[in-house]
Amino acid sequence: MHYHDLLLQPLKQLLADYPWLEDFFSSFGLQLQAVEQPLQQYLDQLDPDQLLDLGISQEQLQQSLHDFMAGMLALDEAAEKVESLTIIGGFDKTGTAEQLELTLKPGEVICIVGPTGSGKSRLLADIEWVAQGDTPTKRKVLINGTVPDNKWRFSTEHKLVAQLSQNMNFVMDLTAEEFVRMHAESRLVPDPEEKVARILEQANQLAGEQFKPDTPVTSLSGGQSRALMIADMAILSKSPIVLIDEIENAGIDRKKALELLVKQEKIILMATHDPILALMGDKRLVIKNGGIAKIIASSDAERKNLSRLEELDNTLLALRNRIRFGEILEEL
Ligand SMILES: Nc1ncnc2c1ncn2[C@@H]1O[C@H](COP(=O)(O)OP(=O)(O)OP(=O)(O)O)[C@@H](O)[C@H]1O
Repeated sequence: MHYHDLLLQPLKQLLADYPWLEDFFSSFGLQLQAVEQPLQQYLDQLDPDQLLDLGISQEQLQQSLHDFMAGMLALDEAAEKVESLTIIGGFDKTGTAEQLELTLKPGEVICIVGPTGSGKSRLLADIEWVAQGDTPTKRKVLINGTVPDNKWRFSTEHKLVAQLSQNMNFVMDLTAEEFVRMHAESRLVPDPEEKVARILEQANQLAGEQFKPDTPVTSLSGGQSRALMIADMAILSKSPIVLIDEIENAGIDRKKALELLVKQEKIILMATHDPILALMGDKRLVIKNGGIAKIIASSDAERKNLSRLEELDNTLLALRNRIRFGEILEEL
């Protein structure tokens, strides 16, 4: 939505969608009411004497509001714009050309596989840096088919890639709900309360064991905190690309986690050697000697094996649980 359209919205609606507007006005000593009056009308009716007392003119206030809102709206636009990501091959470690042009689209899950030291992290870093032949691989990365704007490289607001890291260290003394709310408010998303509720609900669907909104984050189990971070990323992150290190099987529904991210129309890149996750992906890039050696699309025949792999996995999980509860495994 454009700034001018926003000015015509009722304050009630604006405050529900963008609660931080209240902070903007209160920083000038003004108070917004959740009424049907449009923002423009509210601005026009401000008493010039009151503004004088507050040390700001009508023009200055409108200009600051414009700049502030323009910055916010740009964030939204940036998120909407990535429709494709293209990797143009460079050279592997021996200097052999990769000879490929690979286009990834939102909603796709791409697994990255390969031995230690083969160059998986390098590929992810090339994407994150939006490489233009200026990394050791000489790869080039295009966004929407063209050389992208430098904002993807240098602006912290326009992060192309959101990374879900392996370990969550919650040091803050907050409840799960407070943690997510703080996050939602700092991301300046519309209707943060609705987002907070949705994140907590989704996280509980992903986690094996339920937790409550008032559970302190420091008391969440590994699986629960991972589930919370995945739901948080899916619902709040504006970055069009998500990088995930393995979603380990620590009490989290991996299939649902992937589905949740896919639903948000993100491009998902996942470094994994887990056969279940690999088969859930649409494609896997096999990295060898610093280059993308093969691109394998998961076939129907492979996918048919998925349920068998899940059975095997559940069998192992059951054994793990038996160990956990002190059982003897003489009989399987
Ligand atoms: N095409 C390339 N040309 C030159 N150097 C490369 C190339 N690809 C990767 N490298 C370098 O090889 C080293 C190992 O790569 P990288 O760390 O990406 O491996 P990895 O597969 O992620 O390993 P691990 O599984 O151990 O994390 C890095 O120093 C990286 O910069």
